[in-house]
Amino acid sequence: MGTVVDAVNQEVNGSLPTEKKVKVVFVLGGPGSGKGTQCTNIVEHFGFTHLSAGDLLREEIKSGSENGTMIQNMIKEGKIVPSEVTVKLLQRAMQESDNDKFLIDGFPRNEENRAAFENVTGIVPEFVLFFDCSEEEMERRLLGRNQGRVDDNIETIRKRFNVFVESSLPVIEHYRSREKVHVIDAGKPIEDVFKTVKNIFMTA
Ligand SMILES: Nc1ncnc2c1ncn2[C@@H]1O[C@H](COP(=O)(O)OP(=O)(O)OP(=O)(O)O)[C@@H](O)[C@H]1O
Ligand SMILES: Nc1ccn([C@@H]2O[C@H](COP(=O)(O)O)[C@@H](O)[C@H]2O)c(=O)n1
Ligand SMILES: [Mg+2]
Repeated sequence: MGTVVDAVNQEVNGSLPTEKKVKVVFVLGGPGSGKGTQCTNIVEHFGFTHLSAGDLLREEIKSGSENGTMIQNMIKEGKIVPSEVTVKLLQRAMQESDNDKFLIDGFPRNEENRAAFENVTGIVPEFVLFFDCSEEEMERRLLGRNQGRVDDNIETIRKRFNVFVESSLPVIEHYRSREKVHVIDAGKPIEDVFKTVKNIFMTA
């Protein structure tokens, strides 16, 4: 369990920080490895709230935020948005939720994300899921996703794969060395992957 200090309320209202004890599981894996798909299943069976960092950033663009253009450009280029933006969105979403169990999908994406989240919220994840999948399979899935995402084109997909290897794998290694990571073979069919995921949550 960790605590979320309500920095948003502090800034806006000047009120004293309120604290909420929460349980966080980080859901990591390459682009198209099936993080979002499996999070939907976990929510249904285990009562977590799913927070996708990518979805929160896309909502921020749609909301007309002053950061919208910057975020849009970063996503098109497959780059990682500065942590202060993403951590604030995650922190606000946790604070506004009635739940105390969160699946944080696609975050932390790099060392800066990881350190900023820990420093700002004081939360250490209960454990980390790593959906391990070949680039060939992830590329096939992303090109077939058809959700109109600006980053699901071959040029951006290649950039996202490079960012994953260079910046995100070291974060997984950080948690692996602390024995927090469950590696899941994500190349299997959706139902088979979920069987493995289910076992992890039932025994955790
Ligand atoms: N195990 C699987 N086998 C085949 N297709 C899958 C599997 N898991 C997910 N998919 C499909 O692959 C696509 C990508 O899945 P999903 O959106 O869950 O990936 P993601 O890891 O969240 O990707 P991103 O990082 O880009 O958000 C979707 O069209 C989904 O239906
Ligand atoms: N921690 C994060 C998460 C995402 N992004 C940006 O959003 C893009 C899409 O993310 P998905 O998880 O939905 O694939 C990603 O490529 C980044 O540009 C981010 O900056 N930081
Ligand atoms: Mg996703």
